[in-house]
Amino acid sequence: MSRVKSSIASYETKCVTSDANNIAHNGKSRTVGVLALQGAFAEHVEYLEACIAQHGYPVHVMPVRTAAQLERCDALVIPGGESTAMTQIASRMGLHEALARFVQDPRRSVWGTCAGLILLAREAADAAPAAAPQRPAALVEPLKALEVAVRRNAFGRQAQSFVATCDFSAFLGPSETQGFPAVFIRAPVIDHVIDPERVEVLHRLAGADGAPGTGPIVAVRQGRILGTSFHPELADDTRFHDWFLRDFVLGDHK
Ligand SMILES: NC(=O)CC[C@H](N)C(=O)O
Repeated sequence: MSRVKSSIASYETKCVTSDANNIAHNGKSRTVGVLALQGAFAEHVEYLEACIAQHGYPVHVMPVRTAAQLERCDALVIPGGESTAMTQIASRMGLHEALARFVQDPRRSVWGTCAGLILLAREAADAAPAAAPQRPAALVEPLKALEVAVRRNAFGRQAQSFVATCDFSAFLGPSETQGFPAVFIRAPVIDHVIDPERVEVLHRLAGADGAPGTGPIVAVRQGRILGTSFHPELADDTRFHDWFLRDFVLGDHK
């Protein structure tokens, strides 16, 4: 991964030139930004690039740190990391408003993973605010695009991180290995869907009694917006990224 991180700067420059060329020569070319303020953005860049290289999609990927870079994107991935830190950095850099406009724009597709899901939500609450009454309120400023209420750190601390093998074949399609390793790190859950007419529940974990599909909601779709509690960019499996590119970025994302 460090190889990817170290190559980001040079590749930002490359993207500026090739974006301009591609948009000029091919109206169907798309630019996917990965918000690169904090967190696991390099891994998303790497996975998206791998899918593009494998299938020859007419898509460019670029790390996004400014409103001007965001403006050039057709789609955006908001990575996992720390939603409070991302809120603060985005506000300090004058990017928060531009991000809110972008994710609410019906022409743009968006994917939030973990902290990214928290940022996309209409409402975000802490897991147990009563447990730390002295602490100031969390400084997450959700972008209010995805009509769900999320609960942060719903499974506990970092040490309670886990991998759940999930069957996502209903939307990723059948494959030789149905199980997808969903990595949960201080993950949020979707506490409830605010607008069930618009938001489709894609996946629920097993319930406490082990019954499949009766536990917390961990993946949702609202048309052009995808939200996942877990980190597909750490799964060593690019099927989720491939689906996002095909269905949300290049498809009509209805
Ligand atoms: N892995 C993650 O993205 C963790 C999210 C983090 N707990 C938050 O609240 O932002």
